[in-house]
Amino acid sequence: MGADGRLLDVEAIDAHYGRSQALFNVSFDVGRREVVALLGRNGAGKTTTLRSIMGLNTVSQGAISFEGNRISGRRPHEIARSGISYVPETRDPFSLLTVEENIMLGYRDGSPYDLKRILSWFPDLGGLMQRRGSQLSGGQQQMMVIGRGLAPGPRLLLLDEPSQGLAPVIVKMVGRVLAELRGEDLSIVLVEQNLNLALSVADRIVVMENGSVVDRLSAEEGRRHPERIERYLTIH
Ligand SMILES: Nc1ncnc2c1ncn2[C@@H]1O[C@H](COP(=O)(O)OP(=O)(O)OP(=O)(O)O)[C@@H](O)[C@H]1O
Repeated sequence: MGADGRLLDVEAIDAHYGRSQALFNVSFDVGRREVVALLGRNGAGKTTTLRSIMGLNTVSQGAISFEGNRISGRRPHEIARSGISYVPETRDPFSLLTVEENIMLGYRDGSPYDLKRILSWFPDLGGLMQRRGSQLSGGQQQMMVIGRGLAPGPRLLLLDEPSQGLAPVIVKMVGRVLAELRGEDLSIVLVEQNLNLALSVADRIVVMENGSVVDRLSAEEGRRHPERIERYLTIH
């Protein structure tokens, strides 16, 4: 834990793709058991921020700390082992493995999340354990990869656009699962384009544009003044 109880500290990070700069001086923090939503248009830098936390992108300036220890500069597998899971936008299911194998791939001894507990949040997957990862609907795949992210027992889950491409009724289901996870000793950084989903599960909102943080507000403030966020989103 950081000095003042913060779980994750992103401090003034820059990131580049070749010579093109994608993140400019991005700072935010996440407390224990807190859900922080990163909002902004396509290309705002949200995925790059998650990938930087996970060590999949190099941070060229600034630092990232988790539980008070610096993790920027470490390798992704070390960062995962320290207690962070990343569920990418692309979901990346292992198509040839069964649903059960996909979920349990990352299970670690001592994780509070065994298959039974994971299925308690995703009962719809219960009858599909022996299906292959490729034989699922988009919503079922999303449940499976969130389950895979939980299996190691992380204290921080990085979720990249879990609602993307899903029918509204399935988006609601994802929202319900995230709300249920609020009871766990777990923090979440949620990247979303769906403002309603973000406002319903987040404690705080960080708004990004063109690689920079342009606003920070509580979800409560966001619900009262959605226009403060909407101007930075593409409303469909
Ligand atoms: N692999 C890459 N190579 C070069 N530039 C990239 C790469 N990935 C992202 N970028 C650029 O970095 C900037 C930030 O992109 P990023 O994917 O982080 O945004 P985002 O807010 O997550 O958007 P999206 O919702 O589309 O994923 C954009 O200008 C994007 O074009």
